[in-house]
Amino acid sequence: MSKMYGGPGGMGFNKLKFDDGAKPNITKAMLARIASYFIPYWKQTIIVLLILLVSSGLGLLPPIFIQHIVDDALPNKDMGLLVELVLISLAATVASGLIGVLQSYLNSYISQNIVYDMKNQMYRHLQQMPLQFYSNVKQGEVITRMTSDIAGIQGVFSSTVVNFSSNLFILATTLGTLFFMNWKLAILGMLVVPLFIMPTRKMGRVRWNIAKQTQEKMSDQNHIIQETLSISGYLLMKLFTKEQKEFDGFTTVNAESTRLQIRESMAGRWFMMVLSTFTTIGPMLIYLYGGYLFIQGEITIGAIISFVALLGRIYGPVGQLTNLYVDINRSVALFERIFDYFDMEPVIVNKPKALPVNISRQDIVFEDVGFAYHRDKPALQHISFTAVAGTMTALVGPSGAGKTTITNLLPRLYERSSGSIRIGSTDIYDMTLESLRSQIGLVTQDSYLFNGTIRENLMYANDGASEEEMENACKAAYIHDFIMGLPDGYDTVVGNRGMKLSGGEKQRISIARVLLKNPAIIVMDEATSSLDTVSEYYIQKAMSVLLQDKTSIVIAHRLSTIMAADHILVVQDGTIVEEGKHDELLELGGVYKDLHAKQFERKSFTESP
Ligand SMILES: Nc1ncnc2c1ncn2[C@@H]1O[C@H](COP(=O)(O)OP(=O)(O)OP(=O)(O)O)[C@@H](O)[C@H]1O
Repeated sequence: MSKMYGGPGGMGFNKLKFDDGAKPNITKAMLARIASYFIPYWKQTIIVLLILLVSSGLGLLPPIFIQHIVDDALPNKDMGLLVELVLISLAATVASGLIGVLQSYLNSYISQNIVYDMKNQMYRHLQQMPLQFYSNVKQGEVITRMTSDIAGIQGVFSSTVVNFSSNLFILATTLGTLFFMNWKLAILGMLVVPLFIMPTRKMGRVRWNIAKQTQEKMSDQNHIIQETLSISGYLLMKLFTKEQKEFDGFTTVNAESTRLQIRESMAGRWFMMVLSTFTTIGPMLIYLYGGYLFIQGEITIGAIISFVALLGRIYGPVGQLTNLYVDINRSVALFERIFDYFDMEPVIVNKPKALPVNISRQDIVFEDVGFAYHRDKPALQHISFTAVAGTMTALVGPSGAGKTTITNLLPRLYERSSGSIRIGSTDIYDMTLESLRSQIGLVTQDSYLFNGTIRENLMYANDGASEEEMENACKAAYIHDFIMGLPDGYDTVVGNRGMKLSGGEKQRISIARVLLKNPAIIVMDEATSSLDTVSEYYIQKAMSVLLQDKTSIVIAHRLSTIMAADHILVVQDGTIVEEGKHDELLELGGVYKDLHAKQFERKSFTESP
């Protein structure tokens, strides 16, 4: 039942049940799992159930007293009894209203706390998901799951659970009373009940289908919003002038979901109309047969009136209970969609006996490592090399060769399929993920800065760092003077993804951030974008400080970096085809020489001043 999102030998992404339109599969295990969320609130749940039971009992009093009013108080002109009966009925109504307030509070307490628990569980779970999950999942789907699906759960308790119990209690107590009063009339009143059930089931099915389609359209809408109204999507849309096309797409989905919502509410209206017609048939039958029994002298007028009033308490709950089929399906479907997410195993986890390890000044050894994103298409094969402690190892090779993939295996963003990766003598699988990742600094090409101040972005690496340490890191990354030149200095807000800064500035800030983290190992993907010579000069200087005395693996795009490397690995088609120093590799006259001729001798890749 669990879904794998990766692991040795492949990274299959299973499509979620959400999209396949299947009706939820209501099993005992599923119900038990849903019930487990209510367990922490069992005390409140019992109080709610007790309140519902008492309310249903209190609700019986006014219709029962009608009989005494009509049969005893009125014919005997007994004003005292009349007032007494009316007051008791009134008191019962007020009491039931008052405990109803307590019940509403408890409803919302239980529902909101279950939502709170599930949201936390979901967030924690999504944090554990591997990178592959986020490359595969539709944009917007995670947000839909976190917000509308989990928020929908709050309605489950107040509508489904409370509705079900309260209708059941009302039905049971009222039916008992009716049969106790007169079983013949009770059976007659029940004759119309099957008439409710048929249309209710039919409408239930129709509404369920519409609800499902609405949910899908809402998810599509979220997807479009996420795709086109995020920074990168927005730029893509603007630069390819696709505003109208995107708008048309959005309008279509929007129109579709609006139409569905109208259909859903209208389906309910027709349904109510049909039901209300049937509810008038029952009392007619009672008047007819009850009238006959009265003429025969078998029952009183009060009994007939009381009976009709009680019958009114039957039809509502019967209708709602049959309709509950839709609610239950919808609720279980919500839980199912959420459980689908919970069941995806976070495949990259600590091994049971993993230990925190200090990895300073140790060699990194890849031995016959293989990896595949897709089971039948290996991305890496037989990767073996040693990155010697305190030295820089450069990875070079054509685009798509597998360089990024190699670097992603080290901090276990992806899991190797075969072979071993060791730091010193310890396999990275035997280290805790926390100790491994806390000692690796990753500088990616597209340095991600979140929308906050420069200070917040820097301190993210080490919130215990002092102001002085932060400034020293920025000085070492040659970005301090630039930051001080900004009107708000370190308190400057960088904008979404650091949009308000240039590529070179962003990369230097992210180098400062890694310096502040001060890890033993640096993994760097050098930016390919051509920077102006001054910017590039400063980045080179920042890099040399960053990599000093560190064990580093750098995906190198600049000749100056390659020349500075202690060891160069040439990657092609997922394997290492050559390795050595720059001069040795040139002399070899193979792939590296070609690459060098094509890539590094171009003017834009010349060394910085
Ligand atoms: N998340 C992914 N899912 C499936 N395939 C992937 C994924 N990431 C990369 N690949 C594929 O794996 C191969 C190696 O990609 P990788 O990014 O490691 O190459 P690279 O050498 O770093 O290229 P570049 O220099 O262009 O960044 C490519 O064929 C790529 O299409």
